[in-house]
Amino acid sequence: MSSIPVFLLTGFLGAGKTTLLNYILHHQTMNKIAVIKNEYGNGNTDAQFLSHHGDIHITTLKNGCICCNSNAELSFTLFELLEQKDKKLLDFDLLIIECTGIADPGPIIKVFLTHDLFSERFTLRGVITLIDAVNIAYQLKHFNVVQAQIGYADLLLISKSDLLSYDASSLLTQLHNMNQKAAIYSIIHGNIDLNLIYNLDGFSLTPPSKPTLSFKIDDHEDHKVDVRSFTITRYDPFEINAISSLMERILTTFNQQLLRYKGILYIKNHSEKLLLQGVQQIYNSTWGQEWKSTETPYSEIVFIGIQLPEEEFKCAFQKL
Ligand SMILES: Nc1nc2c(ncn2[C@@H]2O[C@H](COP(=O)(O)OP(=O)(O)OP(=O)(O)O)[C@@H](O)[C@H]2O)c(=O)[nH]1
Repeated sequence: MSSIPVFLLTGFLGAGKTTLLNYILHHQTMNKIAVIKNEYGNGNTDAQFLSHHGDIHITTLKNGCICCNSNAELSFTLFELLEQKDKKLLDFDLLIIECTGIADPGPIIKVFLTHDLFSERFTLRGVITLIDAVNIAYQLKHFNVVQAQIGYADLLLISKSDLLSYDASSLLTQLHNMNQKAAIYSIIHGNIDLNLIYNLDGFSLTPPSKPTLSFKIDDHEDHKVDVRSFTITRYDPFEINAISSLMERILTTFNQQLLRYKGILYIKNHSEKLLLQGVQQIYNSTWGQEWKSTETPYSEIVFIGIQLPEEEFKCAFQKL
């Protein structure tokens, strides 16, 4: 049985999540999509914006935010969707979850990575975070959850750039500094090449690809935010035991601060690449393809987290 791809739409209140979802539902041609829409204190208003998509199954969750009500409502809905699909009462081959604007994606991601049934039947393919170009500076300053939404993202979409009166390059730099793993694009009214979404594969153990920026990044640094990302690169091979214990030490010491990390490792006496990735303490690694004779083996890991000591990390990896 093939597993069902899942995409998570996040972003602060009013960032453009529903607008993007509408665009996807209107323009997709290949998939039968089920939607879980989490509303917080909106009554039925929000769902009305999607009501014209008659053939798409939309479940609205209204008992609070799915990231903080112990995921019970989300789990129940996922069970129900699977049951209906198995009984052929419902036909869908792709699931999109629109979170509330105040949701921390971390606990929702965990549901898909740790639950036996859900991790088997669903494949979390990507976290897509909408950034409100007009209000992001204020939101970053006042709402920590916005930082988490950016830190967990595989794709950062800047909405409302049509309303911008300032040069967006410093915003791009800031976002890139917070999450070097995510590609960043600007969209207007949700208008996007859907392949950018469908091609996401943020949680699989494939070698990390370099993010594609659709903007020029300048050298401006912004230190006001706590979520930052950095990349560690090294050309000497690691001893497998040494790198394993360093990773364990990092996971234990920085368990409250790590959001995501993903990398490819060059291991001594192994011809294959070691691929690793993790979300908080949920850590996965597997042997990938062999290094080709034309390749220069190297290790590269991107860490995204809250106030992670970059220099300490770099030092620890270089010293091994
Ligand atoms: N000018 C402009 N307006 C936009 C754009 N994207 C979204 N909007 C408008 O911004 C408002 C909020 O958009 P929504 O899609 O409802 O935002 P949301 O993230 O779903 O909002 P919540 O459900 O409150 O979290 C709406 O009035 C949209 O029409 C854009 O790119 N440009």
